[in-house]
Amino acid sequence: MPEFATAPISPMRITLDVAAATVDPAGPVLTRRMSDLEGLFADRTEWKRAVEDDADPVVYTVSSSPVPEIDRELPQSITTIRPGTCGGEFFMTKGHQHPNPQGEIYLGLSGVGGLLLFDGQRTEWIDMAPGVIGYIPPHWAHRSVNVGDEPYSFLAVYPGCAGHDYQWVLEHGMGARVMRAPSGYELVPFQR
Ligand SMILES: O=P(O)(O)OC[C@H]1O[C@H](O)[C@H](O)[C@@H](O)[C@@H]1O
Ligand SMILES: [Fe+2]
Repeated sequence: MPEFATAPISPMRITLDVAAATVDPAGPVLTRRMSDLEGLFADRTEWKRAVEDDADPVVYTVSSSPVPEIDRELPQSITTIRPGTCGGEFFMTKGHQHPNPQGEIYLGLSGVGGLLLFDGQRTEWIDMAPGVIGYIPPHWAHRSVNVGDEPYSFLAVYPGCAGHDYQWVLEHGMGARVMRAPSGYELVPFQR
């Protein structure tokens, strides 16, 4: 047996309910409301109005399997982003860097969205739809965006040692903003 820093978990059979965007057995479920995305949408006035006058709407949920975020394990989660915009900017995740640089994959499950990647200089966009795998290399900050009019869900699989650095995105942005446009959506160069 290899030696583990912490007790390993047992092999596990996990079922995926694509329509419900849940896994069974279920682990932690996280709900992110508009107030949790402070400083991320360009239109601060509209963000504040949504928080105060629009009942602080849920922007996305993250349903994880029981596999823990620890060294050597491979956790999974389903993120579901509600449809909507804030000041014309599509609903999105906070976005993060992995402080311990590790790759990650996303698999589109339902709805249409995109994966915005930024390495501090280069910006990339991957169109996501059911059956599409978006690959996130180490050192690329990543954010998901719902560009459709129904919920957008994807499965993420990532090394448990990767971690989440949200401050990096607050400081550097993501290179672009994803705005509603006559054609659907457009990427606009990031400005504070
Ligand atoms: O962490 P956020 O940037 O809010 O993104 C939401 C979630 O998206 C995916 O499911 C990732 O694998 C999660 O680790 C992440 O927490
Ligand atoms: Fe990640």
